[in-house]
Amino acid sequence: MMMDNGNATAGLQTKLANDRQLIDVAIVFDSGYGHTERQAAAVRQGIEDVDGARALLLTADEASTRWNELNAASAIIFGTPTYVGAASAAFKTFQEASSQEIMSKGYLWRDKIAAGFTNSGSRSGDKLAVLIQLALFAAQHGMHWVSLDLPPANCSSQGSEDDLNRLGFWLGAAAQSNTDEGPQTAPPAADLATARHLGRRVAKTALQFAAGRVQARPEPALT
Ligand SMILES: Cc1cc2nc3c(=O)[nH]c(=O)nc-3n(C[C@H](O)[C@H](O)[C@H](O)COP(=O)(O)O)c2cc1C
Repeated sequence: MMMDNGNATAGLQTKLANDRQLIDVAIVFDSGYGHTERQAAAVRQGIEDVDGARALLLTADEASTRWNELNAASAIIFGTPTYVGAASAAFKTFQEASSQEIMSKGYLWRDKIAAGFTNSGSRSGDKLAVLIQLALFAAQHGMHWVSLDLPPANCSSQGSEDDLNRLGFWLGAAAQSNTDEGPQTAPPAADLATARHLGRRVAKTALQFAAGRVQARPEPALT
């Protein structure tokens, strides 16, 4: 016989309350000269804007020695500078290491949330190629890719350099750092705000997935 409705609802609420722990959203990034590091810090702020989410910020080098923490995270956001139209060598080293450490051990990141960001010297600079590479990387791990979800700016006479998503990307967050400026002043505030938006969006999505998984879990057998 089925449990009566009142008891079933109370049971589900207790389960949801018990499961409402902090979720971890990791950021794995590389930065040769500090510009992408500023973008990563803005993504972190976005995660921390969301109640119930906690950020774990790791360089690609650190990440390669902290697989267990990444395995425990609900989401991983990947970030790299664009170097010669691709991810940096240090970030690529991390990606290749994940094949042995994560894929070969049973696709341990399957069904985690993923997203990405990149920064480069030129406005385009072939950053899209890097975001595509990051999305493919996530797909190879069986992760769920989260897009930027901001309308592209600067496509009309009303556009400005202060607009969110001023560079007009959809797949992830993009930033542009003048090559004659240090990371104190580049990338500009609009690109950091765009990165912060991505962090918030990923944290909210990860929380929605966590809640959905609790709802979807089969009811325990009645005794
Ligand atoms: C080896 C190398 C390759 C680069 N290739 C590109 C490129 O393909 N497109 C671009 O727009 N900028 C390119 N840049 C510029 C960097 O993307 C830019 O300086 C960026 O802000 C560096 O970020 P970081 O300080 O986090 O390392 C390159 C820089 C280096 C050192």
